[in-house]
Amino acid sequence: MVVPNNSNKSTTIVQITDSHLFQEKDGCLLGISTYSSLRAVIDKVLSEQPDVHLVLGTGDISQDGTASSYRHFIEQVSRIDAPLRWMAGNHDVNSVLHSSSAATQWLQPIYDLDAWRIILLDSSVDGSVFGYLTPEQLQLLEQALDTAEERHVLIALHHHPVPIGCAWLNNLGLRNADEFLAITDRYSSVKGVIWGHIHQEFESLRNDVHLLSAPSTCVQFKPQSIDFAVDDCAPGYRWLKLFNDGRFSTGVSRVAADLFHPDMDVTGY
Ligand SMILES: Nc1ncnc2c1ncn2[C@@H]1O[C@@H]2COP(=O)(O)O[C@H]2[C@H]1O
Repeated sequence: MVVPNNSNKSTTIVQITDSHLFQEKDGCLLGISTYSSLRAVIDKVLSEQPDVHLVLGTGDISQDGTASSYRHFIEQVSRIDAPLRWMAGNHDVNSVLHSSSAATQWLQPIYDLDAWRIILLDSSVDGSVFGYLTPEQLQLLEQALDTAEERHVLIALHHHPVPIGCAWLNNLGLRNADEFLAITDRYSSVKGVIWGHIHQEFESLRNDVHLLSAPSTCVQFKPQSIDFAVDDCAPGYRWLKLFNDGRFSTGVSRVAADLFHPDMDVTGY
């Protein structure tokens, strides 16, 4: 396979994560209307990203697992003129996510975009907050990497595969991260891993692979906290510009700071 080699050509991905939507559009998480904050984030995407090639929903789409909550998500992200791929997070109900995706490609785990392959993994475990990749998911990952040919690879999943600096969240990440990283370490094609779940921006580099998370489209968690702690910074999204030569640029953008105010005294949900 010949991949396009014009190094200046790029494609844009927008990551929308942890929307925690409810059956009712006025449903709130920690005092924030999750539908309104998602809508504000999508407004922000539309004002900043003229040419989006893929929208990635990296889990916790729904807070209550209802079919309506998934419809609300689709109603909002379909305002962006780009294909969608999404995956389950710990709050999603896999059967409803699957029925909501019927007759679509939204749950397809491989998406080839010019010189890049995007691989989506399901790290959700029924009834658990932490994540785990089953042998089937690990096999899918290996096969997708083996067949990527000359493409550069971006991997997306819900749970964090490395410690992220919050003691309480470190235990709620990907339990078999060692198995995941043992595979990615064998492929120089892997340029980035992105996830949601931690409701905060995180960036680091491991063996030349960029490790990235995105803010939630609703409530934020405080970085470097030992126990559960809410942050008052605004909802947002991550954008990634993928260049044909394997480089990418990325950043986080947030809605105006005065639009949404979480209840800072809540100690969990
Ligand atoms: N006080 C808490 N301590 C530990 N975990 C919590 C607490 N409150 C909520 N959680 C769980 O931790 C999860 C982290 O992000 P989620 O959005 O998946 O949803 C959160 C809850 O399921």
